Amino acid sequence: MQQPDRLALLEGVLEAVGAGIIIVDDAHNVVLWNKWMDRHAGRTAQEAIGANLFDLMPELRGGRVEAAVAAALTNHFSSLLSPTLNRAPFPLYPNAAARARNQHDERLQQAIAVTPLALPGAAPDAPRYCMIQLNDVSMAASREKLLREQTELLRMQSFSDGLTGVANRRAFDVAIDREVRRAKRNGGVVSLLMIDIDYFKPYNDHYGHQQGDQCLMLVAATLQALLQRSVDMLARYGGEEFAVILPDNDARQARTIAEALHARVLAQQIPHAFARGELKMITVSIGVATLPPGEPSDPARLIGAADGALYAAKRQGRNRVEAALEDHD
Ligand SMILES: Nc1nc2c(ncn2[C@@H]2O[C@H](COP(=O)(O)OP(=O)(O)OP(=O)(O)O)[C@@H](O)[C@H]2O)c(=O)[nH]1
Repeated sequence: MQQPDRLALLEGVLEAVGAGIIIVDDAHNVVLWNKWMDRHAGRTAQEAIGANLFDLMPELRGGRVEAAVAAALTNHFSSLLSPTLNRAPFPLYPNAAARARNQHDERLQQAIAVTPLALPGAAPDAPRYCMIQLNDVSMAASREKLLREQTELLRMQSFSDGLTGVANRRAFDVAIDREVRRAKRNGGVVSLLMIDIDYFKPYNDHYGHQQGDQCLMLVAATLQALLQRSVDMLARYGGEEFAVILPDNDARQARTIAEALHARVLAQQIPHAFARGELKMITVSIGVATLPPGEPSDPARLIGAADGALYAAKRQGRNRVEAALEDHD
């Protein structure tokens, strides 16, 4: 049987392989440049072979690729250049049109291996070579990016209320615990507002659930717009009840903010013809409580006190702000 021409076969492999292969000698001159490189770098083997790699692609000078080539040629070290650290050091593009646009973010994302080449039987002082393999990992990188974005979205969704977009009950539970502990650690205060829409059941019953939803969204946006500090947290505590955590605000400051929130909702003038009070508009009742410095850090106690104040506001006719008793001293 006739033996295949192994050299021709090897050349065929080099041209067919789905990765870039460059071999440089110890003067960094290109001695091999495969078809894949031709396609993605826009230079033929004829143009590349014999030229210095770093003259062909000057932006590689002084970077990790040059260091890896030096390490391979001088010390026989192999290197893998992680695509996370160095996404696209070689100017390689998916096609000629992208290359012509010359935008860095259109480059192929690259996983690069730099390997010293030991030629079998070569004398110790024989010329040294180094092989640079380039794999296109753009697909994997964009999948990874998509996954990261989806994870972030899921994380956001699991902590925000689907209807109003403000923090949900789960986020509130985590935050109140954190803020109460922080206040205790720093010898500081933390205040809490419980806000409930008045006569929301008749609103829902008469205007319908969808308009009820619209009303909840508008009230949430109105409350949120007034809270300027990034540490303040508005959360949907449940149904038509909201909570606001006010770190570092004492009882007086918290009441001022509660009064402002109360007035701002009223100023929206959302008609509520079926409210049982005198005002035929959407109003809120707000309970205020403060955990003074030196008190045991107990979120349940703070929530209980704010809830009690809210209940008092409801009992006294709604559409008002009431503070927990202990704040009056
Ligand atoms: N549209 C809508 N309604 C909701 C939602 N969650 C809770 N509700 C409604 O909110 C209403 C709450 O009613 P109640 O707890 O009786 O309170 P209220 O009528 O506001 O009375 P007071 O609080 O005492 O002034 C109920 O009719 C619930 O169905 C929601 O996500 N969307």
